[in-house]
Parts: sequence; structure tokens; C-alpha cells
Amino acid sequence: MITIQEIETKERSLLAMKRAKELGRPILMSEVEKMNHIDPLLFFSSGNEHYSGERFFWKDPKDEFIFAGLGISKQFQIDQSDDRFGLIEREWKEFLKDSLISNPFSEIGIGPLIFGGFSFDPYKEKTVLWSKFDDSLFYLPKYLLSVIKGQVFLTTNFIFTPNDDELLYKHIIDERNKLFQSLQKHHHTALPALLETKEISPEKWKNTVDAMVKELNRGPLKKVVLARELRLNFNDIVASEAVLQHLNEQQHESFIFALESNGDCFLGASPERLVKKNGTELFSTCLAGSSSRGHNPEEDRLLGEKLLSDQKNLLEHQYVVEMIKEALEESCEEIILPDKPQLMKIRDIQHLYTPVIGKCSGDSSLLHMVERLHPTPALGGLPKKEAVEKIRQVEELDRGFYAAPVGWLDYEGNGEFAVAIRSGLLQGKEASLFAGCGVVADSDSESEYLETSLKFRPMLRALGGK
Ligand SMILES: C=C(O[C@@H]1C=C(C(=O)O)C=C[C@H]1O)C(=O)O
Ligand SMILES: [Mg+2]
Repeated sequence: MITIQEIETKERSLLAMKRAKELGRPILMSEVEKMNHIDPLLFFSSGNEHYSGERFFWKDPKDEFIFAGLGISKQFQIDQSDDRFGLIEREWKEFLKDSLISNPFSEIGIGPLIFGGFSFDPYKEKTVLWSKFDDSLFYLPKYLLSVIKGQVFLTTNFIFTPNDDELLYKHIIDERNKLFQSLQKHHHTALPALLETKEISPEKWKNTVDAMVKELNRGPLKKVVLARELRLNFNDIVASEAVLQHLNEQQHESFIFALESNGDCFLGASPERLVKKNGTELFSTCLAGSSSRGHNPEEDRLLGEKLLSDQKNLLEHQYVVEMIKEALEESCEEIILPDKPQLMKIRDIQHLYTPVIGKCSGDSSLLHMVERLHPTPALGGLPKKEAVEKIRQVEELDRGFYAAPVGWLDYEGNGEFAVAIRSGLLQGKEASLFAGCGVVADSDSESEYLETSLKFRPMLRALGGK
């Protein structure tokens, strides 16, 4: 049976083919339909046969935007460059020119949208750990399931080149039908057994922190974030959908993200927004300064009170507030910024937290703001450039996408980026987890070590560890 919608799709694909031939370049055709409820994690899992290695997932803390992407319609990637944010943005805009977008809905986050991220520092010496990821990597998916405030939409993206004929249209319909058939099946993947958890050079890491504290006392550096790695071994391949399922259950108050690339998968549950753009409004988060959670409500409250008045943590936090304020002031007419931090309490840890809202003037793009903000002193340090250079020099870890921006950008310039912390890289039967902490002049290496141990917990638990 051929539906009305299929007839419309056929007409549009003929138009896209004609346009591609006339203009002599690829043309995007994008269609949005409203769906009955589909669980986005089930949608992600159902892609494990045909789209493995070409999937992504995203969920914000309030479930306002949930995305699952299957297949790569077009990949945007850029290696080492001083202008990688601008290049991604310009390539995306260029690619969207003359496209045929059928989107009768007004919601943000449906239609053509790219998802991906950036490495923390493109100038850090590369190791094999991150060999499957470019310094900037974004996908326009073939299929995007968007759950926007509970409503479900499916966007299908197809690219027509000047050489395509009607066979491509037939292929589109067949593929889409197969995708829906696979959704009917139940997909449940179990996690393999965790055999070994290995901390990478903990003593050496503490020595680096000690040396950094001395250096911070001499100035002019004020803060440097230092990170370390846990390496895990399993008795079988770790499926990204199994870990995502756990993260979604265990860390629902966080941004949950996953990005597959060439067989590896980078994923995590981050509490930290870098920046969100919705029309002319920008939202950012200052998150720095940490304490453990209490074993009971009273102990938890006392730990929170102590954190709110702890000079070392308040200073760690203040550096972030000042930098984010300065960055937003450049693009915004008005800024709403509370004068004192509050607490953000999540499952394993509590943080000092200051939300920031900016009303932008002119045209400040999301990726421009990402560039301006990354890395904030919560992940890099202060001053920014010197801190990143210091990390490049002294940190043993190859951060890759850890602590860097991960998120989405739609065809109208709206989107959101989180800071990819509380994260890990799945590689077959192995996984690497990453955690860091803000080192300031009166840091103590043993407490910073314990702080990073808390920050490994969300990923460790999701992978079946303790
Ligand atoms: C660097 C991480 O976390 C960052 C560092 C914090 C700190 O040092 O207090 C707190 C929140 C995050 O901005 C991490 O989780 O790996
Ligand atoms: Mg800290």
C-alpha cells in the first residue's frame, strides 16, 4: 500500500533530484512527521544491527529535548584548526542552502539538526585512545527521533546528488520500513562482567597536583583543572545501549549523551551545561566546587552548608562565574546572574552552582558562544590560554572529547551544549573513564584525588562497577 505521505515524499524527492542536477551539488531533503509514542532508547537500540557505530543519543536534565539519531546522512569533521567552531558552523550553513525542508511544526529540535562534539584541546599530542574521533565531529543523522516536551517527531534526512535517480527514492522507502519493523522487536542488551578496574598512575597524578599547587602559589596561573583515567576490562563487548539504559535510570537529573564513531562510543551523564540558545536567550551554568553527599539527610545538609562557606571551593567557583559573565557580556544586552552560588545535589556529589541567563543583542551564534566559553575555568583553568597550555604539558591523560563541548545545533541556529564530564569511552571489551578537579593555590592533592574518585562513580556504576 502506498500512503499519501509516500506520494508526497516521492514528489519532493523528484524535486530534490532536479535541483541537485541543476545546481551540480548534493541537496538535502528533510521531512518531519509526528509519531505515536516511541521510547527513544528503544529507537537507539533498534539501530544496533544496521546503524551500529553511527548513532547518537542526547537527553537534557528536564527531558525537554531528547534525541536519538541513527545513520549518518552527512558527517562534518575537522582536524586540528584554530577555527574549528567557525568552520563547523559555516559548513553546516552552506550545506543547508537550497535544501527542501518539510516541517509543519513550530517546535525547536526537529528537522535537520547536527549532533556531535569537539575535543578538549586539538593541539594535545594524540594517542591511540582517541584515534576513532576527529577533533570536531558532527553527524546529520539519517533518522532523528526527537522527543520534545513529551511529543514525538521523526525527521528523515536524505541527500540527493546529481547522479541519483528514482531508485534512491525506492531505497528510502524500503529502508524506512525496515527501521520500523525492527522497532517492533524487543531489544535488551545485558552488560558483560567487569573483570578489572585499573587506576592509571594515581601516585604520579597526586605528584602532578602537588607540583601544580606550588606553581599556583608563585602565580600568575590561578587555577588549573587536572584529570585522570580509570581503565576497565570486561569479559565481552560493552554495548552502548546497555550503558545508556543504566545512565538514564541512575543519573536522570543529568545530561545523558552518547556519540558513536568507528566502533567506539563516547558517553556520559554530565550535570554541567556549557550553553543553550533558544532564540535570543542564552543559558549557561557555573559549576565548580565539590563535596561528597552525606550518609543521611542531616550529614548531607551539613556538608552542603560547609561547601557554601568553604573559601577554597568558593574561589574555585568564583573564577568560573567571572569568566562566564565576561563572555556573555560581550554578546548580551542583559544578564541575570545571582550573586551567590546555590547547591546542585546529584546522586554521588554536590556542587556549587550559579545559573546564568543572557538576553542577546545582535546575532551571536551558538557555536561562537561555545568557542568563547570553552574551556571555562571549571574544565581548563585561569587564565584560559595559559591553563590549557599547562594541561597540555603536564597532564598524562589524552582527554579527547572529555571535558569538551558535546551537543546539538538545529537548522535555525538553536541548540545546546553540555560539558562532557562524568564520561567514558567504550572500546570493545574495554572502557576508559575520566574525571578531573579544579586545582587552586590551597588545594590538597589527597582531597583532590578523593574528589575525582567521586566523579568516576556515575560511569563506574553504569558499567556494573562500584
Ligand atoms: C572536571 C570535572 O568536574 C568539574 C570540576 C569541579 C570541581 O573541581 O569542583 C566541579 C564540577 C565540574 O565543573 C569532572 O567531573 O571531571
Ligand atoms: Mg573541585
